[in-house]
Amino acid sequence: MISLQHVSKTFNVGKKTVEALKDVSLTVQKGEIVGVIGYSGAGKSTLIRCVNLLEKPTTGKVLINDVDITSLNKKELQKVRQKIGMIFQGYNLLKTATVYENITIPLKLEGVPKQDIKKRADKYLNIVGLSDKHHMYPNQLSGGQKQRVAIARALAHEPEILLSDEATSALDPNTTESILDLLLQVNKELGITIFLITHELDVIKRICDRVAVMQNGEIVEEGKVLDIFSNPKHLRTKQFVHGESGIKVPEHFAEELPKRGKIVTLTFIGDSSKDPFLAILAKEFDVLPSIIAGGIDQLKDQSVGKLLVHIDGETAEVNKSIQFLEEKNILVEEVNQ
Ligand SMILES: Nc1ncnc2c1ncn2[C@@H]1O[C@H](COP(=O)(O)OP(=O)(O)OP(=O)(O)O)[C@@H](O)[C@H]1O
Repeated sequence: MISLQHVSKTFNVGKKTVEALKDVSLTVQKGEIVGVIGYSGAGKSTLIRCVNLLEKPTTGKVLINDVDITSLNKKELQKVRQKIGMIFQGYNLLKTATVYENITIPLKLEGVPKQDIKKRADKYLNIVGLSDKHHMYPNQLSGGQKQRVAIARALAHEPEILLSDEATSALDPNTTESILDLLLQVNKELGITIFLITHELDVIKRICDRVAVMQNGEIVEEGKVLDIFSNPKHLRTKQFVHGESGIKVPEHFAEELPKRGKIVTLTFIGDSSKDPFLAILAKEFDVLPSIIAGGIDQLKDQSVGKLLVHIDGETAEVNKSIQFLEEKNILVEEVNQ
């Protein structure tokens, strides 16, 4: 388990001070996949580097399995760090070493018995699907393959926690997907807790259980991915979920829509999207719903459907129909044009 408690980090640059983290608290339970999303400069890298004390917090505590690692001596800290693997956007592989050596050299340095080194290298190269690449050099591999080597290298230390610092940011969408699948597999089959930072919403959507949104060194919103997706509260979260310009009715539509009625977004979670609610509305109430736009977000365990709908009708009937939808646990939000 990772627990960051009131962590602040200040950098002094010349006469200036930069507050990279301001009183950040966040817990990652054992076995979870938790992601931090934010724009550039939000403080994500500083935060993840505080987890293994690559960056020492100015104030606050970092607990790993209930031990405050900010108070440990060098030797004790080294031991805790062995439980924490890390992967990076730039892979950080040794260019002059083969795939196999990239995994075995750090194990030798850690003092892992010789007979175990080969076993572990074989095992984890097999898990990441690179058993046939032992003797290749990093520059003979694709970006995705390099990241797989980096993941195998991290796993070979048999960590409890894997930190991922923008691990898929340099990869194309298909390769990103395959690396995310691998991280899911590592979490599920090896029980490794994953804490990641990213600026890509898709990463959060596909593999995270919980997400924290960062802005200017602070966590502005945090929760289960499903809750954040279906009902984002903070402006920054809305920008990630709905895009910079928010939910908008396309101009040509806005001109043609009847002036009466309401434009609403309807959010459906999981199975509720299967019922023909708009047909029911038209049948049960004196309203005419028409779909302006829509889409489905596939999250790790569930899907969230969103529809932008114009409900035409007299105000009282429209309001009744909205109440009906809310009673069916559909989230209804009015869109102001
Ligand atoms: N070593 C450092 N010295 C001085 N300032 C730093 C240092 N590291 C980070 N900062 C500053 O702290 C703030 C947060 O940076 P950080 O790299 O953590 O953000 P980020 O969200 O990871 O951004 P990016 O995605 O661009 O890496 C920025 O203003 C940055 O300039």
